[in-house]
Amino acid sequence: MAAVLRRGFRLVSFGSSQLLCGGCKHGRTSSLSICSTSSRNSSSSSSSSSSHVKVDLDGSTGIAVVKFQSSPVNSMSLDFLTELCISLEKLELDRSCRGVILTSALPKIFSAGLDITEMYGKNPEHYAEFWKSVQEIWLKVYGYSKIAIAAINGSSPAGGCLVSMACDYRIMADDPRYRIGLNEAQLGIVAPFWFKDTMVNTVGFRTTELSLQFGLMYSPSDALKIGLVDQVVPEENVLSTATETITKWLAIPDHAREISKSMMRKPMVDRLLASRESDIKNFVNFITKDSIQKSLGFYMNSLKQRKA
Ligand SMILES: CC/C=C\C/C=C\CCCC/C=C/C(=O)SCCNC(=O)CCNC(=O)[C@H](O)C(C)(C)COP(=O)(O)OP(=O)(O)OC[C@H]1O[C@@H](n2cnc3c(N)ncnc32)[C@H](O)[C@@H]1OP(=O)(O)O
Repeated sequence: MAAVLRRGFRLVSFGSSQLLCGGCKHGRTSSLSICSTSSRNSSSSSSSSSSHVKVDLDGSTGIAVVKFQSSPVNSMSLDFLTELCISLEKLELDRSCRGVILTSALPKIFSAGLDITEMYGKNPEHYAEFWKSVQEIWLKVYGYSKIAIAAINGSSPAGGCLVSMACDYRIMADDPRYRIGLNEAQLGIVAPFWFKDTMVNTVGFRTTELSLQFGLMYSPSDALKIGLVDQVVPEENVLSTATETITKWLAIPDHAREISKSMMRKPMVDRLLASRESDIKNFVNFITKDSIQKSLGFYMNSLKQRKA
């Protein structure tokens, strides 16, 4: 594992093309205790679980189900992002895995997005470390060499929507109470260029322009209309539909699919890789502003009051 963590992002030659191969470089193995339990049976299926993420790999199909299990709302804390990145990295290196399904083990929530408490009332060093882990999860999922399908079985604002969009295909539960979208503007914060570009590549320029400025959140049926999700199905069928879907993708020769994916996505990945430090600086400058901290504090309070 340490070897995996020490590796940086690299390009792997594949015929005449180069594929992206990410590395989770948080350097946090010592501070984060990932007490994972794992087991492997004779057909090389395996299960592992850490505090925020559970992974079940079916060795006979090559499909891994990665479940978010961070109560109460799967908010993406530094620890959550680190565990998720490590789990995905392990699966990427595991030859018996050909594709992953990302979903939630919690009812009604896919993910509440980035953990706002990681961006509020902390010091600049913490913000920088946190933002680096946000960059890493996007680099990992968007540049994933294997198939990634989002089985969105609950609401998925902001960072949750970003991770869904970074997958190859999205299936959402048809509950009209669920919402998905990049709502950052409603918090008084701004989605950075790589969030924006991921959305443009998913739903197009004009829809992104409106979505970002208003911080729009879409119901499943509206998300389907604009192409933010690819399929809407009854909640009880989300995982089975994701499994059927990934099986169709698995019928395509891996090398052809991987190279095609890389051809589409590599320019965007390279753009962030080339500007990681300045992107972190921008984030820290932005998030430490009094006005932004005030907005986030106000938003956190409004979430709590809504409940009361
Ligand atoms: C120029 C630009 C340069 C640089 C970049 C600069 C800017 C930074 C960009 C940052 C990008 C940010 C991305 C994000 O993801 S921000 C997070 C956005 N998320 C949300 O807005 C979701 C908020 N939550 C909700 O809407 C609801 O909680 C939700 C998910 C629908 C669930 O509803 P419900 O089941 O009713 O649960 P509660 O609301 O009661 O919540 C339970 C509990 O969880 C706390 N909580 C909810 N969401 C978060 C969160 N994202 N982070 C931390 N904590 C969260 C909530 O407060 C409750 O806490 P309590 O203590 O009261 O139990």
